Amino acid sequence: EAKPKLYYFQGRGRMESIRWLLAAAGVEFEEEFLETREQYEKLLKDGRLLFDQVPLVEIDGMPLTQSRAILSYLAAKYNLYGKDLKERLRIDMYTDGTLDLMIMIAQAAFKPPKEKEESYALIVKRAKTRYFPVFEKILKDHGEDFLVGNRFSWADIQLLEAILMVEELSAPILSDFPLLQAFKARISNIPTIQKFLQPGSQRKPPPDGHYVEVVRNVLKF
Ligand SMILES: CCCCC[C@H]1O[C@@H](O)C[C@@H]1SC[C@H](NC(=O)CC[C@H](N)C(=O)O)C(=O)NCC(=O)O
Repeated sequence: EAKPKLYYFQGRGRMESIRWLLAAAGVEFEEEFLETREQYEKLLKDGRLLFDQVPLVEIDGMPLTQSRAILSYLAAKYNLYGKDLKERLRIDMYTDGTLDLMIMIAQAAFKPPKEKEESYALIVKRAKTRYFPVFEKILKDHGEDFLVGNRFSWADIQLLEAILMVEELSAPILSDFPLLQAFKARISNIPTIQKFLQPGSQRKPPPDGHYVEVVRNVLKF
C-alpha cells in the first residue's frame, strides 16, 4: 500500500497535527514541501485542491484537503477515535479546542513583532485560563490515563502537541497543572510518539522568518 503523501510548506501551520496523528499511529508518510509559486499553481491546475488550499494529503488514492476532515478520517482509519458516537463527540470537542489554540499560534507568526508578542501573550493566557484547566479537570474527574474512554485517542495526541507548543512560548505553563504534567510524561513515552519527539523525525520546528516568507511568496498574501 502506497504511503500517504503530504503537500505543505516545510513548517507546522495546519499540517503539523496531521503529521502528529500519522506518526502516533505508526504510519510512515512522505512529504512534498511547497517552496515556489509554481508548485502551488501546478496543484491548482491539476485540480487537486478543493478550495485552492493546502494542506493536501494523498491517501487511499484520494486527494484530501480541509485539515479537520483529514484528521477525522485518519483518527477513524487508525482506530484513534473512541469506541462509540459519544466518545467520538468528546474527542471532536477536545480536538476542536486544541486546534483553535494551535491555529492562533500558527497565525501569530505572520504578524508584525509588536502584534505577534501581544498574540503570544494572549495565547499563553488562554492556555492557562481557558484550555488547560479544562483538560486538568477531565483528567481529575475521570481519574484515567487518557482523556476519553480510558484509551489512547486523537484527543491525547493533539493535547500533547498543544502542550509542547505552548511551553515553547512559556516554559512554566504547566506549573499549576500537576495532572497535565503527568499526562505529558505518559503520552510522550508512548513508543511511536517518543520516536517522533527524537531529533531527525518529520516533526517541524517553530515558525521563523524564512517560513513566513516562503508562505507569503507561494500564496501571495
Ligand atoms: C494569517 C494567515 C496565516 C496562515 C497562513 C497559512 O499558514 C498556516 O499557518 C495557515 C495557512 S495554510 C495555507 C492556507 N490554507 C488554509 O487556510 C486551509 C484552511 C482549511 N480550512 C484547512 O483547515 O485546511 C492556504 O492554502 N491559503 C491559500 C488561499 O486561501 O488562497
